[in-house]
Amino acid sequence: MEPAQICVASGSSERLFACHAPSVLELQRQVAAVFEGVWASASDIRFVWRHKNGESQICDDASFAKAWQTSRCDRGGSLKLRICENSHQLSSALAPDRTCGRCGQEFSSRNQLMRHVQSLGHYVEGAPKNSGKSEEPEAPEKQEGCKAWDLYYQDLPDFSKIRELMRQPLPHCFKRVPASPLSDLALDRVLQLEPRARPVVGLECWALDAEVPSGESVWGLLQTAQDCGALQRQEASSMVPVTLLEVEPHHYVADMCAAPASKTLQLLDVMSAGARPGEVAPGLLVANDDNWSRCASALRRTHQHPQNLPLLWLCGDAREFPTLHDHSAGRVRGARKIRFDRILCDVPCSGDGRLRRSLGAWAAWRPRYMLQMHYVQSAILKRGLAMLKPQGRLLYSTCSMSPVENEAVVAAALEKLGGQIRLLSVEQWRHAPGLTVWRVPLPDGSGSFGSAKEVEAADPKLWCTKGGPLAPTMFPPADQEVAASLRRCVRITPCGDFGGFFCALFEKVTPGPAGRPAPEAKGSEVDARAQESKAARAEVRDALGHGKQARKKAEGAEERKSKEEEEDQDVQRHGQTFNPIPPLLAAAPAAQLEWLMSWFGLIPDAAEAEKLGVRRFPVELLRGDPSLKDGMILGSTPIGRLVLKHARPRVMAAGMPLLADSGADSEHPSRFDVAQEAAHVLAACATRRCERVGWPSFAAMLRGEAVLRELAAGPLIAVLHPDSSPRLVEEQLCLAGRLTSAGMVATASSTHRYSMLRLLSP
Ligand SMILES: C[S@@+](CC[C@H](N)C(=O)[O-])C[C@H]1O[C@@H](n2cnc3c(N)ncnc32)[C@H](O)[C@@H]1O
Repeated sequence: MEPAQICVASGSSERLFACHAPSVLELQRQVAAVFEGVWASASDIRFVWRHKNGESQICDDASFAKAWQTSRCDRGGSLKLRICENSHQLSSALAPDRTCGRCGQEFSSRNQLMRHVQSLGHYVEGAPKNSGKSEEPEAPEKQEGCKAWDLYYQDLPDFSKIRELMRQPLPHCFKRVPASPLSDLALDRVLQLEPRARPVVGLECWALDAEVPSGESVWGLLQTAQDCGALQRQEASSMVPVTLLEVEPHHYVADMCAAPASKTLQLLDVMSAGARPGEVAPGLLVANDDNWSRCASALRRTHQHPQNLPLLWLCGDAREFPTLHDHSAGRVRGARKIRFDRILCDVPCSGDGRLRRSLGAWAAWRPRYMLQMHYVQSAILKRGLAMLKPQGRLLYSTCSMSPVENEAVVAAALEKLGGQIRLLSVEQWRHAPGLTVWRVPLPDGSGSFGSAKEVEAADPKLWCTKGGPLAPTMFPPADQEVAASLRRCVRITPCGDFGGFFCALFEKVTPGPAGRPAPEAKGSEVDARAQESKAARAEVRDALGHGKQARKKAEGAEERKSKEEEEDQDVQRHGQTFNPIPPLLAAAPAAQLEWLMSWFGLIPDAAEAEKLGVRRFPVELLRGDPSLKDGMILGSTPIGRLVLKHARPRVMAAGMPLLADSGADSEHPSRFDVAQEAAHVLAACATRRCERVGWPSFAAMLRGEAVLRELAAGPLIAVLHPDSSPRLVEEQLCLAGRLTSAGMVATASSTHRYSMLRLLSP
């Protein structure tokens, strides 16, 4: 038998190992040999397997065997495992004492401890994340990185104050997910349990000091609320960019570097403000990241959002963000490039604004990281500005304090694009204005330069064009006007509830090289028409030109026009499309669609649905699920209009998945389960298979027990009777389930079920 390929990921690197059997010991030995010297002993290495329902498990032989079987390793399938980041804590936490080394909270399993440590960042200070070695670490301020950091930032205004503030632990912030029916309840419970949680001024979030002692832990409750999508943890400064963008529900928005999706979720909150379950969202949100595994975990977070209809997830390099096209009629003619109303450019950075969160990272800081980042940041910003609509806004942000990654990148864009873009002044969040003067260090920190001229005089080989590390765009701009406008940038200093952060808000002034005035009206439809008529005007203008070439062009245009008119007539007569352009998302699979409509009695006609007291099911918005064979998603109107004019981008997911893989080995459409995240939408539209249950039955299903019912076997949705809910919840609570021979069981993941149970239980 061929050995199975086991992909083991550690940090951002991945390696393949060949295994004949699912033996943890065997894999530990192989991995220890490759990463020689990282672990004190091979048995300290813990592998984590992420099940497709989103749950992570530490691999013992039994769960490794299950992962092996699920991934069909015996039949040539491959399996991906990750090395647990807190191996150290897990191996030192003895069986009866699974206690977090930071906050002291106790857990009943290693899996729970692992999730707790990873989600709160409660790594034990001094222990390398992957290492079992317990050498005493040097005090942070004595380490090389800190000295280099001090040297580089010593010219910052208020440097000594900032340095002092940086040593104070950053509070944890959390916010409600307004679209979740459990968000108010979760927030009330957290505030009751921990009255020291305080609202953060200017943001709709609460802060809790990192060192709040454990007890009946608020951290556990926060994790529970996050597991069922009711609350989200996010740093306060990281919430600022979305508030500055002023997104509206009808906007076309791009989030160019989106994983792990904290700001994407915030964008979804704004874009779905006030929407009811199943209501058609008018906007489009394209989230992208180039790291596949970060995308995959970000997706699990966004799938939980109850109003994710406008979301399209791409995986690719933001420097080459694909040009998307849209066309309702499905023909090449008239397909127009999508330009965005709002773009979030939250670029990768050296991240020294987050040192308050983990002081240990200070020692790892090197000037060369920020120099390397400058290039990729500039390229991503350039692509973002090119995709912006006239009058559209782009927010550039980093969690770094380095001017090379911040003001220098902004200045380079302003210098390059001249009058086409401008920086908007943001007063609201400005702890300090943008810098206009700074120095650029050498990668090893051995020296620094204040201007390009100084580099030229010292050693021209330092320029990147000659293979060196520096670029002229890293220095303060020579143009005085550009330099003055840099003061409009927002520098958030690491103090109070905030980590260090930088934001610059751009607005596109002119539509591009052609320099025609921008359309006044709001909304994508209007812009689409304006662009189409612009193209038509250009064609007429060309055709009216003189000479042989112009005549030829005019004749060609005439011919094309009459052909298109013929096509239009044929389309009307036979319903046939000529010169078709493929949709980005395939049509919903016919068999699944037919089954879903009849199984749940969904009604596409508004009047009929109203008569029966249910919501109309927007069948026209269904598409094939790009991440599940034969699955279906419900997307916003613009998602359904996306067409492929050039290359196919790597689509990871779109809209709200309606179906989930049940693992059944069958071809029948009913083999699917209803996706838990779509249960509330189907429940609002269903005339069948929607079972109202009281709290005892609902709680039993949440515990994983079966509840007897006389129904045909297959998927269903259990809806908690509002009068029977033990806690006050405004919206209806739904649970995806299935009737089996044992009775009605919930099909939602156990993490989701237990977190709901914990929140709702009296
Ligand atoms: C600062 S993080 C983004 C955080 C995210 N906006 C949030 O709020 O959760 C930067 C992200 O950029 C991604 N990235 C790095 N280089 C990239 C590139 N060339 N194209 C797209 N994404 C990139 C990284 O994988 C990382 O997830």
